Parts: sequence; structure tokens; C-alpha cells
Amino acid sequence: MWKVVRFAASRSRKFSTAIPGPCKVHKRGTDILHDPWFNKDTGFPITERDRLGLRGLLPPRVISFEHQYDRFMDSYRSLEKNTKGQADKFVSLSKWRILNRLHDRNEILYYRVLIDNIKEFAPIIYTPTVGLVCENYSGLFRRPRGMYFSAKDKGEMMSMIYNWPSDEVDMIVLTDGSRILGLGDLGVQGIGIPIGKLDMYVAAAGINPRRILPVMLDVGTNNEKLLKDPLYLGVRQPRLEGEEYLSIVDEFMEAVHNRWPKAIVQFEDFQMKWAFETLKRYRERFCMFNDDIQGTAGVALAGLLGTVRSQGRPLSDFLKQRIVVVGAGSAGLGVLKMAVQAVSRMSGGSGTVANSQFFLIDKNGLVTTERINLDPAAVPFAKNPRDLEGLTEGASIIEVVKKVKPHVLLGLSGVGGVFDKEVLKAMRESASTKPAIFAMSNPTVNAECTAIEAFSHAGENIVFASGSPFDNVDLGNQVGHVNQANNMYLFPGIGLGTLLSGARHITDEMVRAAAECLASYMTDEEVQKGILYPSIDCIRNVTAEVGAAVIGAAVAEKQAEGHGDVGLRELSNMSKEDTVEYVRGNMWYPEYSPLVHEK
Ligand SMILES: NC(=O)C1=CN([C@@H]2O[C@H](COP(=O)(O)OP(=O)(O)OC[C@H]3O[C@@H](n4cnc5c(N)ncnc54)[C@H](O)[C@@H]3O)[C@@H](O)[C@H]2O)C=CC1
Ligand SMILES: CC(=O)C(=O)O
Ligand SMILES: [Mg+2]
Repeated sequence: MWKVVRFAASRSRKFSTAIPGPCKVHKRGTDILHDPWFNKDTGFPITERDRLGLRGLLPPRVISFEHQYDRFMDSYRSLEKNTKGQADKFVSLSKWRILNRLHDRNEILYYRVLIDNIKEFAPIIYTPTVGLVCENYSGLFRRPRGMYFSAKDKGEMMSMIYNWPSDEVDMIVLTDGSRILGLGDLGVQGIGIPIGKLDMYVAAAGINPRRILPVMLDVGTNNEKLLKDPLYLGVRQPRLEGEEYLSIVDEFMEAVHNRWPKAIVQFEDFQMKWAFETLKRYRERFCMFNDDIQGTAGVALAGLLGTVRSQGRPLSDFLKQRIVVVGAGSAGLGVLKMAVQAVSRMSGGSGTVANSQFFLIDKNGLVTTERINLDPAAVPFAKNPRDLEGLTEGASIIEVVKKVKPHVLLGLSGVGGVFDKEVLKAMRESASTKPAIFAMSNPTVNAECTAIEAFSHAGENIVFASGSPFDNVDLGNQVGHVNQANNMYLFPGIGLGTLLSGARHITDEMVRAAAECLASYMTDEEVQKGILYPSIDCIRNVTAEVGAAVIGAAVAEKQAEGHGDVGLRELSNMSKEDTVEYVRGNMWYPEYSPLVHEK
């Protein structure tokens, strides 16, 4: 049903730079009907049909936006009814298709239904269905979205970037398809991830969809199945490596910077070695961040602090929590780095002391200094076997959990079911009154355990979070609350806050401010019920707060330069509340504008 326009009022607020009113269009007739940005389908008023040469190209009756919206939702509900009982994959892909068709046809209507029904539609345009879409991308492909730069475009990118039709781009999400969720190397098919993340940017942060750009850097794939698939749409060659690889990314970053010097580039789903390397290589040169390392770390830290509060303990007790992280990839190491920094800050002490409470496990078991070929990024978190009292290099998850009795067991391994019954049962012996289980891997099949498994084996008193959504669990006399610990709570605010601050770089402090803001979002009462993160229904509100925190940090760190009419001086003089309103007022909201033809 039609819903209240939650943020429409904010457009007129004092810091709003949104430009209501007419929208210029440089085309006429069928060209407009085939352009999803301008197309209003049956919604074009008669005067506009006359002005734009549309008369006779549409059925005569003019349908209101509200009516179009209801019609779409009715067809969506019919699809739900008609696919009841069919295989989950079939149902999910059918839902994705109907939304994608609307996206291809009428962007304003698409984004409005997405924003109004974000809780229901996020699992379709984002995790978990987006994973299925990527896996089946070549077969699902009907029309392109975003840009594709391949290994074959070397030397051409500076001019190719001008093929993109928009003169202004604020937000780019870039992948090379090498680690798509927990699904591995999907080559060019990974483009679904930048598309899904940018849909979340529009829905959660109100980034104008005409100013977003999903990008695939296709440097080949090492996925044998795809290389042999006759339908595969990417470059059929093994992935570029070393300097050859970096020269492609370098060229792309220079091309972007040349055309849109202020665009923010979010690196997404790069395999670990390139995730860390590119972050180090570009963060001082361009306005960029790595969502899997930094966004995930912030969301996890907010959740870890939440678990301390859920035990009714002061935040300073974070220093006493024993935390086992399963997965030593870009996400797991990012989380550990941020958590260790938080502990160091809280204790005013050294990182060495902080490290003692964290345990890192990868596919070869517990990571210690005895590990042969220890990855340099994991070195700071490797345990000295002398400090382990009974545990040895390569100890299994169950051995570690039984010995350490952790307060938190956090999975970012990409391996479904790795928190098996035995491991979950061992969490009953946790030192915590409310043991926390974070099964953060995506999509759902890759979650370390399901919500039901966690509550039934580890006990009803646990706090549970997962990367992809699960339903709350009925525990008879109470509800086992399921939190979605996903970087979607932070990346929209990091991107929007950076954009509105005019910062040239995204610093650790800006990401920390985002995480702390999320950590303090929930009330004590909610947290004590095990609710660590807000409902996705209020994601725009969360993003407004997070964005404001990022702006505050950018100003404090002297990174901010201002945005549009709002200069550094105005930003510096804004109260916290003013900053939140400034962010809110700059969120794009989908509504039809009158179209005016201009040659
Ligand atoms: N919830 C969220 O917001 C986010 C979730 N993720 C998820 O985290 C997962 C991992 O992502 P990355 O760190 O980038 O991947 P990665 O491939 O860089 O790292 C995976 C790590 O898991 C370890 N591992 C593999 N099998 C294991 C096993 N059986 N037991 C213990 N450890 C094992 C590997 O050794 C490696 O250290 C993915 O499923 C991804 O979707 C990633 C970012 C954000
Ligand atoms: C959520 C996300 O960024 C991932 O699973 O990679
Ligand atoms: Mg990711």
C-alpha cells in the first residue's frame, strides 16, 4: 500500500541543496519512453505528452504515480502468490526479474518502491539474491548497466570514461569480481554487486541515481567453469597478476579522477591480496575506501560493543571480552584491526596487550607465529604459542572454543555451516552471560550457521547476528532476535558523509566516527533484548546520523572542503543536529518532475 513520504519534508529544510522543479530533457518521443530516467510510462500528463511529442505513443488514460505504484505492488504480490511452494531459487530470481524490469523501465517508480519497501526488497536487490543473480548473470543478461573496463582496454580508459552519459558522478562502486560474497571468483558476472550496492546507496543514502556508476574491471577469471561456459560474457583469460593487474587499476583510477575529480570510489569484493594492496596504494591519492575491510570492520565493532552492553556491562568491559574470529581474509583482518585499535584507545595502552584477547582462525586452524608462510597482514594477530596454555598452531575451531570459552564467536570465513552443532554447543560454556554468535558470511548458504541452529544449540540466551537476513526465531515464551550485521549500515553513510563534507580522502577517523555512531544508535533497552542494530526500515535515518558523524570527523581532521554552496566555514559551524539535517536535506527522493524539452 501507499506509504507516508517519510523524508519529503526534509527537502525544504534550511540546508537543502536539492533542486525541485522542472527537469531538462534533450530528447523527444520514443527516445524518452525508452530512457528509464525520464520515462513515466502511463504517468505522462497530457500537457507533457504534447510538449514532448508523446501524444499517440501511449494509451490515452493518464495514470497517477500512486496508481502506478499500487499496480506494480499488485503484480509483485500476484507473483508471490503464483510462485508459492516453488523452489526458493526460482522464487527469488522471479522477484529479482520483476524488480529489474521496473528498474530498466522507470527509475523513479523503481526507487520509490525500493525505498518504501526496503526491508522486503533489500534481500532481493542485495544479499542473498544478488549472489544468485551474479552466479547466473550471463544467462540473465538482457541489457548492460554500469561500465565494463577489461584487460583489453588498456590505454583506452581515459577516453572510454567519457562514454558514460552523465557529466556528474558522485559515487562509484568498483569490483574485479575476484571474491563475490562467499561465492569466489565470478569474473565479469560480479557486476551485480556494484549494482546492488549502488541501489542501496540510492535507497539508504539518497544518492541521486543519475550520479552513480557501477563498474566492473574485467581482468579475466580463474574460474574454470566460467571459462568453459559458452554463455560467459567476460574476457576468456586467466586473471592478470602483479604489475599487469595494477596497471589496469591505476589507469582506471586516473581516468575516473580526470573526469570526476570528486567522485568517491568504493572498492568491493576484491580478493584479499588486492583489497589490502589497492587500499594502501590509493587511499592517499584518491577519495576511496574498501567496504569489505573498512565498512565491515565498523559494523562488526558496533556489534561487538553492543554485545558488551547487552550483558549489562559498561563499555570498558570490552577490554575483558575474548573474541574468536574465524576467517583471516580482508573482512576478518579488517575487523580485528579496528577492534584492536578500539581496545588500545580504551585502555590507553599498547596494541600488544590488546591483541591478547583476540584469537584468529583461518582454513588451517588457529593462526600462530609458528605458521609457515604467515600472511603479513595476519602477523599482528598471530598468537605466540607460549601464551596459549594447551592450544597449538592450527588448532581447530572446536578446540579453540572449548579452551578459550569466548564471549564472541565471529565468522567471516565464507564457509557455510562451519559453526556446526559441536562448536555451537561448546559456546554454552562461554564466559559470557550472553554469548554472541556472529555468522557474518554471505550469502545465506555461506553463513557459518543459521539462526535456528545458533539458538537451538548454543542456547536461548545468546545474541545472534548474520550477514544475510534470517527470520527471528520463535523460542516459545520469547523471541530470538536476529540482527543483520552487514556493512550496509555503514557504507551509505560513509559515502554520503564524505561527499557532503567535500573531503579529498577517507581517513580511519572518519570510518571510526561512522562505527561509533552506529554503536550508539540503539537504546540500552533494545540492546539488552539482543537487538544490536536498527531495523533496515529506518536505514535512511541511520545513514543521516552516520553521514553527519563522518562529516564531523572530516571537519575535525581538516579533510573537509565543503560541498556545493555549503563551505568549510558553514560545515564547521553546524551543530550535530544541524549536520544531521544537512545530510537529510541532501538525500534525493524519487518523484516525477515536470519535463522540459531543450535542444
Ligand atoms: N556481513 C558483512 O557485512 C560482510 C561479510 N563478508 C563475508 O565474509 C566472507 C569472507 O570475506 P573475505 O574476508 O573478503 O574473504 P577471504 O577469501 O579474503 O577470506 C576468507 C578467510 O576464511 C578462511 N577460511 C576458509 N575456510 C575456512 C574454514 N573452513 N575455517 C576457518 N576459516 C576458513 C580463509 O583461510 C580466509 O582467511 C564472505 O563470505 C563475505 O561475503 C565480507 C564483507 C562484509
Ligand atoms: C556484504 C559484503 O560486502 C560482502 O559480503 O562482501
Ligand atoms: Mg563485499
